[in-house]
Amino acid sequence: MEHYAAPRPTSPVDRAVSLPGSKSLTNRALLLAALSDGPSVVRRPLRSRDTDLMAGALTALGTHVDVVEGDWRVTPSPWTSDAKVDCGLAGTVMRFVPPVAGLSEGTVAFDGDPHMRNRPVGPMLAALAALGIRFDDGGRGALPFTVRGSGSVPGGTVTIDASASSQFVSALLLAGARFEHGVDVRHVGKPVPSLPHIDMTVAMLREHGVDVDDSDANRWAVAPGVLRAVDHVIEPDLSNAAPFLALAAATGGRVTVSDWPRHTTQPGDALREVLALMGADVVLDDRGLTVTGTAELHGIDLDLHDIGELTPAIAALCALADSPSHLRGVAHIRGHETDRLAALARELGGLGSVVEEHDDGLTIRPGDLHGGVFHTYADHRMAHAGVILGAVVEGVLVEDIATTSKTFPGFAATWTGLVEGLVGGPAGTQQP
Ligand SMILES: O=C(O)C1=C[C@@H](OP(=O)(O)O)[C@@H](O)[C@H](O)C1
Ligand SMILES: C=C(OP(=O)(O)O)C(=O)O
Repeated sequence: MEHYAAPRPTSPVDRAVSLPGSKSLTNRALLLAALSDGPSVVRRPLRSRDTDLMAGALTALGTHVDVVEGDWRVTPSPWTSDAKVDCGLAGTVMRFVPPVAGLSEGTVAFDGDPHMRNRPVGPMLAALAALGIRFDDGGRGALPFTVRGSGSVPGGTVTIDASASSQFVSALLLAGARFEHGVDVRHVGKPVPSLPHIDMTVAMLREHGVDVDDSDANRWAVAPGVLRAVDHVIEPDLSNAAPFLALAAATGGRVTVSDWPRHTTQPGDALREVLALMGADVVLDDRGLTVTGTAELHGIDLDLHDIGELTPAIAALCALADSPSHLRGVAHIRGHETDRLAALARELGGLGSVVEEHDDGLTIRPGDLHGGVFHTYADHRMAHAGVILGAVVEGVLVEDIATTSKTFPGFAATWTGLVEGLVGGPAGTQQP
């Protein structure tokens, strides 16, 4: 496989870009549309590997999912036949679809990419059993497994340790209104990561008219009921904005990400704070979010527990900073597309950064950075880390840049175009 020679700007980047839709919003919107009481449209969806896998899973179950002028039209239909679901490497498919498969009258077989068999799902499967869903996982608590749907799910109260992934909780809540007794989820264990993603789930359920009580910490109760069909307009993916904004911060350029929402449940919104802390100038206005790199890029001491998926891009910036950084609270990202703490320690270290790996984070000290191959472990966000470093350090070769298609098809073309000043308009202008 040919490596991607990460481009370096020859003059300060000064561009505005329009980014594809959010993976997390698109996959929730698709699933909720399939559970709703009539047809609806998911507008400006992300079309990428993860979202195509979700559309494929719902289609396999029996839902009609059609592309109409670039949008997804979803027409709910009864789920009566046996189905196979390919989860690929999409956590949202492996966690969100099994609870709803219990509503099917068929048997639904789940598998995915080789690494997907290592990603955590056992606690959620145990919760499904407690809610009355039958499945067969050969006692592994991991893929491959088969859900034996019976057309209805009793539901009720369930206790789960969701410290490995917030997606366990989101999955149970998304399906819960369709269970006979709804669902009352109580978390017991170390803190649940990525809480903004659970807030996103709760907010979207409410848009469908579902009654959700999240007034107590570590407890979420969804009342049984009908999901009203509503159209969703998908916001740009703010987590995928990370490398583009980091480019400005790291190279002293200026990048505007258009259509940045004023209010959002996406955890990527925290980039505004993180980049400002590191020394960049950050402005949110009607044109979008504009980040301007200054002459300084400082290390940070930050708990990333709520925003774990941003760790690779932030770690890459830390490797370019002028002082040490301590990134904490992200033990759970060892269960992401790859063990991200191990992968970052190895790859940043391989380019000369001084990195210490801890159980739940990384200490990153300024080092004498040099070029080399940056391995990506089938992880889109490792590729983002690689191109950020390559924008500053001569001779960085990013392995398997195509892995970015998990959430951003055409990433390399957009990145090259931006670095070379060929895509989008000047920073601070509104993009279509
Ligand atoms: O619900 C979601 O859409 C997501 C939740 C988070 O998962 P974890 O809680 O497993 O980190 C996040 O990292 C992932 O990219 C998307
Ligand atoms: C953790 C991630 O993905 P997934 O939805 O597969 O868990 C991610 O995109 O950073």
